[in-house]
Amino acid sequence: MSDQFKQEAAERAAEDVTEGMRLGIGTGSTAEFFVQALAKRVAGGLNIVGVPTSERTRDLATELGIKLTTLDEMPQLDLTVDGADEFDPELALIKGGGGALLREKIVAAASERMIVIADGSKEVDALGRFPLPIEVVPFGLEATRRAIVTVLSDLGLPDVLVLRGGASQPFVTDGGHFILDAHLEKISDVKALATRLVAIPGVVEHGLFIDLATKAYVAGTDGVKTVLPI
Ligand SMILES: O=C(CO)[C@H](O)[C@H](O)COP(=O)(O)O
Repeated sequence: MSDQFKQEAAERAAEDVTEGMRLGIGTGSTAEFFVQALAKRVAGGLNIVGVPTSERTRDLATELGIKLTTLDEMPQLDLTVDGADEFDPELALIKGGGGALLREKIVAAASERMIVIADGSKEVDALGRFPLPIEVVPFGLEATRRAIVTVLSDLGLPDVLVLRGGASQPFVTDGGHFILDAHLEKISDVKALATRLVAIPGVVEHGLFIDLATKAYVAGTDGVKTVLPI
């Protein structure tokens, strides 16, 4: 069922793509439905250029005949369409479940608008049930981990950090970094946490996307609803 909802949200977002758009293309299972829907429109004659947010998305989009470029060639984008692991009423997001948060955030920040596509299970009152991905440099991992723990303790949050993939075979991002997943349950002050995390030298980026999403298409049993930030 969730796959069907993801597909419905993705297909709705594909309808918003117009001729000549410079488009950021997200990563994950919902974004893959979007790539498929977009490819159908491209096959029907729509002319757009995309910037993929991961190697995985690049491979799929290339295979399906979508014209791609890089953010260096095309540094300003009209629209990014991407999935999310959670979104709150302000359309603050947790992203990075698929490990692509760094490129996803760079691409979203370079876009005039960002549409989130999701099934209804991603909608929450407060972020944090989904573990927050924190992308870190492998060098000095333990020192960075301790610095993150200090921040979490200062903010009254649980300090449970899990190295994605485990110590013997850590997950490596497209940028060559590791991910620490922070199990926070409920983040009361999203902005304070974001500010403190980026100030840690070994932290490359975190999965909190604040003031980036401009609209969400959320699919459920009642169809696809449009959510705007409150
Ligand atoms: O942030 C992401 C990848 O880094 C994805 O957008 C997020 O994990 C949602 O994935 P899915 O659409 O598979 O549920």
